[in-house]
Amino acid sequence: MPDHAAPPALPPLAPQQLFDSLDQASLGLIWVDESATIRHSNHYFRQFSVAADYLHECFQDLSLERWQTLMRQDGPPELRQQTLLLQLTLAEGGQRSFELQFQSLPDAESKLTLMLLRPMDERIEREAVSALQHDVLEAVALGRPLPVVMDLLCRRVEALAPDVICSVLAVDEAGLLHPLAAPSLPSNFSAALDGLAIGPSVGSCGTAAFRGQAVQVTDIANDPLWADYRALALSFGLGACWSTPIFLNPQRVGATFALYYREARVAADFHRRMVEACEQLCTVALKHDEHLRQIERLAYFDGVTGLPNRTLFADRVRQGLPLAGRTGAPAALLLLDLDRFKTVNDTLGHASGDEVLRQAALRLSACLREADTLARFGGDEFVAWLPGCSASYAMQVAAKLLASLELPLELTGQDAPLLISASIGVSCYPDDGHELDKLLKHADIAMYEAKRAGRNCARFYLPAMNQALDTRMALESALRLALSSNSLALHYQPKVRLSDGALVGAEALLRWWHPQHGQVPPDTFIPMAEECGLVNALDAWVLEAACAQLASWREQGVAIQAVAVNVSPTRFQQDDVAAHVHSLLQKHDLRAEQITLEMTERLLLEHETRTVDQLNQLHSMGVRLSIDDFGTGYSSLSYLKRLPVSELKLDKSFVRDLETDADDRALSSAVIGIGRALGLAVVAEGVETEGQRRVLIEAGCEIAQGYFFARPQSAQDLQAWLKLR
Ligand SMILES: Nc1nc2c(ncn2[C@@H]2O[C@@H]3COP(=O)(O)O[C@H]4[C@@H](O)[C@H](n5cnc6c(=O)[nH]c(N)nc65)O[C@@H]4COP(=O)(O)O[C@H]3[C@H]2O)c(=O)[nH]1
Repeated sequence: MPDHAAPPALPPLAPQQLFDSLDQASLGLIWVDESATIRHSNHYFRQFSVAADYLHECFQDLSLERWQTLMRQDGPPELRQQTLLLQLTLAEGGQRSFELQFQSLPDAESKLTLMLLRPMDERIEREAVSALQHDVLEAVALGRPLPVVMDLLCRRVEALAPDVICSVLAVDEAGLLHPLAAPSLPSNFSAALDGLAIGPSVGSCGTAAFRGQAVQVTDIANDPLWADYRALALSFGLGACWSTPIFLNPQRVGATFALYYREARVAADFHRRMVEACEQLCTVALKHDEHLRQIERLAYFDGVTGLPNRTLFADRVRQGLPLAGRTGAPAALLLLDLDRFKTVNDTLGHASGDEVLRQAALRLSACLREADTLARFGGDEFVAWLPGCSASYAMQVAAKLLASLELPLELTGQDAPLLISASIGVSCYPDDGHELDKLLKHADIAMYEAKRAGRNCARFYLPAMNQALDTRMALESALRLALSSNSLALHYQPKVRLSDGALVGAEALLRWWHPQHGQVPPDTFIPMAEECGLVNALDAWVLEAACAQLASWREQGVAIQAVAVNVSPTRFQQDDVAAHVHSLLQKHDLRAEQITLEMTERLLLEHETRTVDQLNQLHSMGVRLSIDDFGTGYSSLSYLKRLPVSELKLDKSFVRDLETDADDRALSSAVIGIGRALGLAVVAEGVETEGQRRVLIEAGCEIAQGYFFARPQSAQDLQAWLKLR
């Protein structure tokens, strides 16, 4: 280590020398006591300033009391560590901005503070503002909550310009003001502003938000914009207020940024430049907050209805369950599925479908308490979680939910109001499960039961339902097996001409013999096949088997000229039925008129373009189209006119009491009359008695089928039946 010699001690400066050099410094120096009286000042300061004894006479931005607070050495230390930017009243007239720093003197007795003044130049100003911008943007980037960021902004502005009080008010979508940050405003004043509606003369902030323009009120005591709030502002010592609207987008003001003064005055130039910077900072912070909220909405809320989504719902239930476990309180989970929503979507379009969901969500929400959670799980499925809800109360809520959907919905762009309904499954905590997944699964089983029970109703989960579900699933896989192993069969029921009993064709009806359950009725397995997506394959199989049988009868010389087969609506939506029929006609060398496709009214009501195209194609090939169970559904005459239908089947429910029930007789005559008028054949189903046959003949019906003539039977039995005639 080099050995440095200690520098030679310098002789101390004489006090006069020291004083002269301070006097010549190009920096303002003032020595001030605790009463804000100026005790000494240097030449540099005196050449600018008005002659004055007190600080507030030179720097009029702050009152004497404020200066005294600042000068008190036992006052808040953070005040004295700051750099202030203030206006000095000049000897030559006018004002000039100075930067002030405080320096407490070690001489404890005199309690003097040395103040250093530098004329404020653009560089200082820029540095001050950019330090503020940096800190606020950093807080935004770190994801600090909006009120925290705004509080920081206000405090930093107030530190730079101690003569202002800063506030930021949020403006909600309804146009109401809510304080976000106002660290130096009395809390009673902020509280009084909370919930105030913006308007054409609602102080500075309410008016600025209303006009979408900055509003500068230089004298609250006399400005008409403050007429209604003057007393309030004056009682808190506020004299002027300059408010700037902060835009979230060109149409929407999301907040106001305001500078208050304690006296009536205009804003200093520096304040104007600071407001420009703050306006930008507020915009960034507000938009950032809005984006965060949007992201949160997307992650946790359903975009169509605004209801919580599955994730948020699961969170809430999982938070609620431990509490229920500790307190022993019950809870209920309701799974609600809109009935036939797919049809609404397909026929009215997705925009109307979304509107239905939104309106349904509003109605359902209105039935629930604040503590309940209603969520949309997607599609047409809503789920409600009702903490503290007993089984009997859950049933009341379910009834209320169903009733809320009863009034028809008015949809934009649709002339006719729409009727909707729902099916609800209910599971109860703790009896039906301790965890969400279990409760959901059981509510789903119960909901399925509600659908089976005819829809528009609610069902509770019962363990027996589980059993039924297991049986159903076993049956489903058995049906798949039956289809793949060719263990299904067709029975045929003759269609006869009523006038002479001649055979005009046969309806093919599917039969399934299950090794354990025996004969399973089609009314059970066809809806099941529809639900599990098997029905198209079943119908295709039936069509092929019926065509093959018809060809076989022709080869054997059996006098059966035509077959009718049932086709489910889904097949028209998903398969190319026309192409399938065409290939079968060619394969078996059959004529198109020999095939009748029976379909339900539901298919025609849905009138999807794809279905209508296929019906037209089939019709132009010569295939006959028949409406099954006519009269049981919507029976709209308009679709009969528009679509290429050849035949109506009068449902057996009208035929059963023909002899005794005048209403059924009238209805049957009407259907027969409609058929005649439109040139369609009418086939009566389920004729069991001679009396029914007679009434039908009298009403003008030409063709019928039913046990009176023959039951559905195997192809061989039908041949035998024919021979016996
Ligand atoms: N009470 C009474 N009933 C009579 C009489 N005559 C016939 N029936 C029954 O009435 C039903 C007529 O068939 P559907 O209306 O097309 O109604 C059918 C049809 O909608 C559906 N179905 C049957 N086979 C098929 C098929 O291959 N594909 C499709 N998609 N559905 C089918 O299952 C329904 C029920 O079929 P099945 O049980 O075979 O019941 C048949 C038949 O056995 C009678 O005099 N009195």
